[in-house]
Amino acid sequence: MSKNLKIGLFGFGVVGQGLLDIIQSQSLNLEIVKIAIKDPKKKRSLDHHLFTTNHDEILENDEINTIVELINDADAAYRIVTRALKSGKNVVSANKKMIAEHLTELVELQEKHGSSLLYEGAVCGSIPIIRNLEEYYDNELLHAVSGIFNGSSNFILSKIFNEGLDYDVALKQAQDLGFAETNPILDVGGYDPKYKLAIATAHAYGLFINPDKILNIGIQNLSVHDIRFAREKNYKIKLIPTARKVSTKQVVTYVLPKLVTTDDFLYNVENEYNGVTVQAAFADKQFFFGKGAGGHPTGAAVLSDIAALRYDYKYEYKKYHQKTEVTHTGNVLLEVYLRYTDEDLIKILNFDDISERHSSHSFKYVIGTVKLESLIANRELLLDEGVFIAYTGRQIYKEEKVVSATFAEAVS
Ligand SMILES: NC(=O)C1=CN([C@@H]2O[C@H](COP(=O)(O)OP(=O)(O)OC[C@H]3O[C@@H](n4cnc5c(N)ncnc54)[C@H](OP(=O)(O)O)[C@@H]3O)[C@@H](O)[C@H]2O)C=CC1
Ligand SMILES: N[C@@H](CC=O)C(=O)O
Repeated sequence: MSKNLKIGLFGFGVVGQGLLDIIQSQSLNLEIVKIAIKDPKKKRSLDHHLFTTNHDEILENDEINTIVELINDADAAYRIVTRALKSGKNVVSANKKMIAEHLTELVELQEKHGSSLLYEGAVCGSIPIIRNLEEYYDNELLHAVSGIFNGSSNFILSKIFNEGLDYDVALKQAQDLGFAETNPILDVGGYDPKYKLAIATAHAYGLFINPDKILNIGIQNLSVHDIRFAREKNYKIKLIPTARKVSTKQVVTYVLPKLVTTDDFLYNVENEYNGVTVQAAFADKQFFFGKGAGGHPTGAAVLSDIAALRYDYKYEYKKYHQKTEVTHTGNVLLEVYLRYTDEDLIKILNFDDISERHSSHSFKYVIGTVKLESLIANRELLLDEGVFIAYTGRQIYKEEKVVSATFAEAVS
């Protein structure tokens, strides 16, 4: 039987308002009882009696059975969501940072208190990737999940590559359109896609990774040299999170800019659109495409989760509970393009081999293979203004003894 949902909404910004627009345009069996906001002085599109700054008014209201958390503060979101789950209320959240950082505890709370936490809107906006990874794909057969997981950085890169806009102008547009996080370094620095990757990896492989352990390098140091280099070779630069099995028991994860070739599905994913490529044995490549940011696309995913709660849907975290002994490794060689100024960086990174070198007065780069572990260890140096790194798409796993022929093909 479908439940009558009485909703307590936290946050009435881009996504909260987007959700309300959708709810108002449909006749749905649900009611928003109260909305928590931060600033009581802001003008609102609804009667002011509906709003509160007192979280207890929602969390201690027994009439409310569903919490929808859409605020821009991960710490406050953690407090709201954990309190709600402990009191047996079901929760929908779009806060990827909060979810990625506390996933183990959030799963335990759901199990202990019989509540459900759904978060499709937290990963790639409107694309239904979490339920697909959770329900459809078998861990054993899933080779890789990667794609464009951040609308803002993709919007910026599209504007730079297709319209010749300056980086700062494009970023300002992404902010004005409501795509960017409150602190946009989360987007352009690759943190937001890293949180999304951590969540996707949990549902893909049952592997819960502390996001601090995932390398993220963003697009903030992109220069005219990198843009010209990519254009001359017919590449586009995209910010790509990747989770890939390199053996039956090991998964690598990283977020790096990538030189994307014209034959890649992701080449034509532009603006705030996201794309997720899933590579599975036998099914081969599959591609999900849709808007990854914005009030209505994200509101649509949030509403889908709310609707699923009507029928008591829960993520079962089956792959996590099966204890498949899949582990996280950095023991892989990645082929990268690296623009740099200081020759010492090349020595420090300890390239396995260098296939191309260019050096002129204002532009030096190498293309070569380097250990992911070395990139992780030297991340601070890679964030230097004079450095830009992009993955070419070639990855080599070195421990031949555990690499089967099938995997060697899958990872090449
Ligand atoms: N924007 C997007 O395209 C997407 C965003 N998300 C995620 O959704 C969430 C919301 O994002 P977005 O709507 O863009 O954010 P906004 O900045 O547009 O809105 C944030 C809302 O949260 C409220 N708020 C902040 N702190 C508190 C608090 N302590 N208690 C109650 N309310 C609070 C603000 O109140 P006030 O109105 O008073 O300022 C505001 O209404 C974030 O986690 C974001 O990462 C996910 C996918 C896409
Ligand atoms: N800031 C995020 C919003 C959606 O998750 C993005 O740009 O993708």
